[in-house]
Amino acid sequence: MDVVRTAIGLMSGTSMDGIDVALIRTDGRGFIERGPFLGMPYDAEFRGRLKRALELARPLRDRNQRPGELREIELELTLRHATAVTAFLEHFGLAANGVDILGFHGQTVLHRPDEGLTIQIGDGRELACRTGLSVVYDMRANDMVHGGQGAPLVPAYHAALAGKFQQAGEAVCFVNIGGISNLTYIGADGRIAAFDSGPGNTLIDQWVEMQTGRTYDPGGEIGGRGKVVPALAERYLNSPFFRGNVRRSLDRGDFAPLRPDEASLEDGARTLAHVAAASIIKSAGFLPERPSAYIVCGGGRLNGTLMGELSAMAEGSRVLSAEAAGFDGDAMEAEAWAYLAVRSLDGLPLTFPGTTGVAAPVSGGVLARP
Ligand SMILES: Nc1ncnc2c1ncn2[C@@H]1O[C@H](COP(=O)(O)OP(=O)(O)OP(=O)(O)O)[C@@H](O)[C@H]1O
Ligand SMILES: CC(=O)N[C@H]1[C@@H]2OC[C@@H](O2)[C@@H](O)[C@@H]1O[C@H](C)C(=O)O
Repeated sequence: MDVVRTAIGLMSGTSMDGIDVALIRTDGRGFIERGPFLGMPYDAEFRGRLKRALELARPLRDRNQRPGELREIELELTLRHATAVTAFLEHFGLAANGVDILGFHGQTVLHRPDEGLTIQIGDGRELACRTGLSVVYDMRANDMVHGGQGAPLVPAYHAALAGKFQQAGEAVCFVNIGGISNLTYIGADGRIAAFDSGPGNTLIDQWVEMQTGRTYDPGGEIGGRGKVVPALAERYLNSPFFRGNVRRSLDRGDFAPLRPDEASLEDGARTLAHVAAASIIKSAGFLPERPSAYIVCGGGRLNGTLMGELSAMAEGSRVLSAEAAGFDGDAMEAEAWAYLAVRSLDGLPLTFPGTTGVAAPVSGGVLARP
C-alpha cells in the first residue's frame, strides 16, 4: 500500500499578495484528504521588497545567482514562510511532529521559458532549519531541464481532484485566475491538457493601484461601473501569445500595464476584467474539446465583473466557482504544492507532455532535511 503522508504546501504566487498555507493528507496518487487553509497577507512594505526583487532578477542569466540585495530579500521571504508555518500550526492546534513534509514554492522573480530560465527565490535549506521540518522546493527546474515550460505544475493536482466532481462522459476544465491564468482540461478518458492562458489579475491590480492606491478591485465593483474600451482590449487580445500551436508559459511582466492616461479608472478596470475573461476563452480554443464545465479557482473568481464576462463568453459550458464544485479556490495552489512535494518524495512525475510540453513525464524538486 502507498504511504499516506501529512503535507503542508506554501504558495507565494505572482500576485504577490501573501503566503497561502494548506495542509493535506495524501499518498501523492489518488488519495487526498483536504485539511485546513490559512492565507497570510503581505504588508505593503514587503510587497514593495518583492517588486524590487523582480527588478533585481531581470538581468540574471543563471538561476542560482543571488546578487546581495536579492539574497537579503530571499532570506526575508524564507523567514516569513517559517513564521507562516508556525502561525498555521498554532492557529489550528497542530503539532509540528505530525507533519511529514513542506512543499515550498518560493516567489517567482523571473520566468523566461524560451531561454530555459526560471528563478524562484526561497531558501529550502534555511526553511528546513527554521521549521525543523523536511522541505521539498525548487519544483519547476527539472521540468525545464527536460524541455518543459516550467509551468503550470498544478495540473497534476487538478487531475487527481477531478474525479471527485466529474460525471461519466464529461470533460471539465479547471481555471486558475491568479496573477496569471492557467487552464487544466481533463477529458472523459482522463486525458490532461494544460497551459497558461493569459493575464489574470495582475493587470487589474496594477491599474487599480496606480489609480487609487488600493491593491485590487474588490468584488470587481470598480470595473462593474465601467465599460470595455475595445481598442485597448484588442491591444492585449491580439498578442502573438494567443497564436501558434505551441502554448507558452508566462512571466508576470509579459503583458505591459495600461498607461495612466489611457482610460478612466472604471473603464480601465472593466476592460482588463474583459481581457482576463477573453484570454481564458481564447486559450481554451486550444483544448482538445469544449469542456462541460469550467471550475474557477484563484482570487479572480471573487471579481464579479470578470466572472460575469467569463460566464457570458463560455457558450454552453457551465462556469462555477471552485466552492460550487466542492473545492477551496483559495487553497488550491497551496494544496497542490503539498501534493507535489509528496509525489517528489516518491519520485513520481510532477509534469507531463500534456501539461508543460516536457519531453516525457518527469519528477522534480530538491529535498532539504532539517
Ligand atoms: N475579494 C476579491 N475581489 C476581487 N479580486 C480579488 C479578491 N480577492 C483576491 N482578488 C484577486 O486575486 C488576486 C490573488 O489571487 P491568487 O492568490 O489566486 O493569485 P496568486 O496565487 O498570487 O497568483 P498565481 O496563481 O498567478 O501564482 C489578488 O491580487 C486580487 O487581484
Ligand atoms: C513561473 C510561475 O511561477 N508561474 C505561475 C504563474 O501563476 C499562474 C501561472 O503563472 C502558472 O503557470 C504558475 O503557477 C501555478 C501555481 C502552476 O505552476 O501551476
